[in-house]
Amino acid sequence: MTTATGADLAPKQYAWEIEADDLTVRVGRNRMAVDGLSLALGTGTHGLLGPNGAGKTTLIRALATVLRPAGGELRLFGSSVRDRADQRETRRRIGYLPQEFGYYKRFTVREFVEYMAWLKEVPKRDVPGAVQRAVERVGLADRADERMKALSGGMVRRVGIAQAIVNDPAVLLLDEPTVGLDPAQRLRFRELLQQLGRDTCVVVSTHLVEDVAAACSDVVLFAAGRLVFQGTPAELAAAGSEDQPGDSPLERGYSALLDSSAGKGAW
Ligand SMILES: Nc1ncnc2c1ncn2[C@@H]1O[C@H](COP(=O)(O)OP(=O)(O)OP(=O)(O)O)[C@@H](O)[C@H]1O
Repeated sequence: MTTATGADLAPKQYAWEIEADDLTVRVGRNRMAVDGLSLALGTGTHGLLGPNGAGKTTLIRALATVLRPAGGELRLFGSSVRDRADQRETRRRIGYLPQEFGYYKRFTVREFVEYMAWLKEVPKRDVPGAVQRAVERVGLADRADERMKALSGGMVRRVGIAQAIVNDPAVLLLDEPTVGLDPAQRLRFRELLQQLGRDTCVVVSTHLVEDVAAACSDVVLFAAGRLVFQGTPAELAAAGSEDQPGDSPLERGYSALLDSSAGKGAW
């Protein structure tokens, strides 16, 4: 059990965990991969969908405070990221699984997740319990003392999820977490996403529309750096029609909305 601090018990001072207002984020020399995004996200599991190159990874990196906004406003937990020279306090409350994450191959699973807990400034006495709980939640308790280099790609991905949740984050950012998971693990992971979304603001980028249908309370559809649609999975499905490409109502809704957006003609 982690021990609640005074700050944890205090009432929330903000309406939304994440608020973007006309946000722009630059990549490379002069490309705006996020280009005028306004969005508010609170507790729930938000599925971030969009075609290749839409800007999903760039947006998640900005939310993780890895990239600084070029323009507009980004507020996390009610405070502008611009107002903080030191992002440590914000980062303590964020969990982040990048698309590709680095780790020391000689670490055991437990050592690696402990190390990440330490980086997130989890109080020392809470670390063993927090690590055990995170490892159990991704179904790796029986592999916890194996070295990272002995794990399969899907297991490494699950360790990545464990390190992202070890600090009980209020905002959890997962960039394509289901890549490499086998079907059984994907089903378990969707359940975990649903559980986490009950008291956490989870943003999960995925290419799998079925992940969104099964696990997300709402969908954020993103193309060419802009918001195309935000609504429930049922509303996304309702946007489609039989003549749109796609194997399911959600895929047809996705195609219909992208067709009518600036992403038209994109692969
Ligand atoms: N360092 C960079 N320099 C120049 N362009 C970049 C850089 N990083 C990303 N981009 C471009 O920015 C756009 C958005 O990229 P991003 O990786 O955020 O998209 P994505 O939606 O995550 O794509 P995918 O679904 O393929 O992972 C793309 O057109 C990409 O080519």
